[in-house]
Amino acid sequence: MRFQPVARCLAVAQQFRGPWSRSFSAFTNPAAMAAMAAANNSSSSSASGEGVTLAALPKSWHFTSSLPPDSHFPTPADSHKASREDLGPRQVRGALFTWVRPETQEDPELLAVSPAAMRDLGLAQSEAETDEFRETVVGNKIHGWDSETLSGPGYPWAQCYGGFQFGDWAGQLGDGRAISLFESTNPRTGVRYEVQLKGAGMTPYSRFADGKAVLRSSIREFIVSEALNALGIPTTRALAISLLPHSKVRRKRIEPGAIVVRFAQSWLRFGNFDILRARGDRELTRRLATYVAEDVFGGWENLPGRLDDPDDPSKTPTPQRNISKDTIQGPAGAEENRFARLYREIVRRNALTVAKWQAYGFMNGVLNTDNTSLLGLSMDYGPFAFMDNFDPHYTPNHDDFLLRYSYRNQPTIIWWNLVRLGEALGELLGAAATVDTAPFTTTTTGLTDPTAAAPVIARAEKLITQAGEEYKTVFLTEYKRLMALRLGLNPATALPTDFDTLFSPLLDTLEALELDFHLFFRRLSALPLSAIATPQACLARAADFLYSGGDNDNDNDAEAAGQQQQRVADWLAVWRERVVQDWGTLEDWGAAGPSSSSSSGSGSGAVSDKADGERMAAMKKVNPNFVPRGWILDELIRRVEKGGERGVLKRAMHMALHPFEDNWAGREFDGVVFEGDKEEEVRWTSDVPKTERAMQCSCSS
Ligand SMILES: Nc1ncnc2c1ncn2[C@@H]1O[C@H](COP(=O)(O)OP(=O)(O)OP(=O)(O)O)[C@@H](O)[C@H]1O
Repeated sequence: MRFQPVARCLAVAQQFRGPWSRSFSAFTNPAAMAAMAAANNSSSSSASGEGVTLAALPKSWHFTSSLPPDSHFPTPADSHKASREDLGPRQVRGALFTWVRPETQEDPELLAVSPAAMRDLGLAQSEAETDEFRETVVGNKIHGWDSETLSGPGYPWAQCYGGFQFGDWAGQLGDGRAISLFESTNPRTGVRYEVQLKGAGMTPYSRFADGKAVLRSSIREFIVSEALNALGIPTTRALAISLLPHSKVRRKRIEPGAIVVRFAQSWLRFGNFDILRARGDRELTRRLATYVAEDVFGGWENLPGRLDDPDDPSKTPTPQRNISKDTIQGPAGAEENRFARLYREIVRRNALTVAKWQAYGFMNGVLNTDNTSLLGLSMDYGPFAFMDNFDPHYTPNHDDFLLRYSYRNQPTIIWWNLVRLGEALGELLGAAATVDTAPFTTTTTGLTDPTAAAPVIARAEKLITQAGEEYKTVFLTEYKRLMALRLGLNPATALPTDFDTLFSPLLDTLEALELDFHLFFRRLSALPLSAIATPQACLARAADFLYSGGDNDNDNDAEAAGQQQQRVADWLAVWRERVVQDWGTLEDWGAAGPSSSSSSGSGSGAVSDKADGERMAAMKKVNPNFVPRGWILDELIRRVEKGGERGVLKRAMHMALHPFEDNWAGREFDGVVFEGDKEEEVRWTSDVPKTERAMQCSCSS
């Protein structure tokens, strides 16, 4: 039996060309804004104690001890003894991974570490100075393995996965240049991560390539992984970047090689299931799904129970959890078993993440199923970008002629990928209460009788379609919440009209006037309501949002420039009224009360200067001052690669880890004064130079 519930589910995807294709938009009362900001900043700024040494960090190998290895090398010792040729590209079946060792690297240079990553892993900051760290982060030191006795509790591995690339099935892919070293558990938080090298040599999954990564793409991945995390967007992380001085990598030109050490709670992707489905490997599909539920998500009972009304997910904003493993919920024809709950958890997580991308103007650039995480993490940093001028059709991927992975398409494409995942899990979803009986547990062919298969297919289709509604609702709810926060409004008191009267007009204006997405929100965060109390004042301040120095496209057309300014002014007036509705209800009016001359505005309402100060502070905590845009990353790469600079990488990482600050140089962070470079940070947070906007890159890395 082959699952093809595509047509109906794609219909859900088509409907999915909704208003966020432009995108959209409270402050909370200050407490809720502060909570949001705290969540955003938790990992980068929280004090976390001293940390331990690399040797003392608790290590494990759950993945490799739970799932089957490539039978070509049944044990790590078999792989360890093999020649490098034997470790080269081939098809790997019936396995989730291959034991494989990283290549030995000579004279590696540790360029930079992420202090936030050190902290989140549980490592002492001083550990980065040790030889053990330097050798580990390039794969020269293998933990858990004794190469004298050829034994140990663990050994490095590369995963087997496949994927749909640009909509077409691409066959076996796998970790062609990524090698996982071990899982480590932060002794303080108890969070377990899988630590992995990227660019450390060939594996059986390298296909036609070399197993290497160039410095250019490694710098991009190193910075953006940590930047997204600091913005509160789920992502794989980056610990360290090392230059390989003897590695010359052939791409369009010869480039220096590098290794990034990265980590994630799981590196499993949709592609891990795609390959099993393509090969009809039912047993492994079930085993992997069980591993994901029990190990990655921490148990079946952590998954979401059935919604009160799956056709209207908004009625159940927070689904019940603690549903026991064997419970079946729902009416005949739409019964949800544990695998349906697993699928829905993956759907919900991905909906949340793509909502954050849309609200923060981030584009992955290559959302193939091998780049879509089961945990809902942003992953695989190739031609990604943050939006400069707001343009929903923009894709950072130079090779994406059809704009498949453009900004506006991201929510639809993630749903498209989720439908592929639903197909891979289709039999397990559709089997409902019979999932633990034959033939689902006993045959390798599955249901061969079309009459018996029909209700299973129909149920899977129904559940996937319902999950589509849940995806839309979770996505929209999160997107609106974030946009409300970014505009200084209270998501809890959001008006049904906000979308049409505030969010959409803003995005239309940004698009029509080719205004910078990030700078708009940051500058709005610093705009006192008292400065836009009248239409004339709105008009005057509207200029703050246009490019300075005659850098707009209509440079020479004074009339057009005036109309643009008026359009921004009109929106500011609407926004002001809406902010007053939320913040004006604060009881904090100061001694003089709401009619005080120190309060801003006139007419329909006012906000005290104190409350407005709180509004601005809260907005700054959700609207970054620094995002690593394409042109900044290009400058960084040029200066590190050609100019031999090192400090610039550390400074950029510092700004990426503290994106909401007004300034950085000379200020104390975590008890240490950050030297910084004032000129650089002003430049990196000002207007993007006209010729550097909306850059694109190719997939070659
Ligand atoms: N230089 C290379 N050597 C070997 N395999 C490669 C190389 N570049 C890409 N691949 C493989 O091609 C596939 C698609 O590449 P893609 O650029 O999406 O991934 P990646 O950046 O290498 O890895 P990841 O998704 O783990 O960040 C993956 O299976 C990847 O391992």
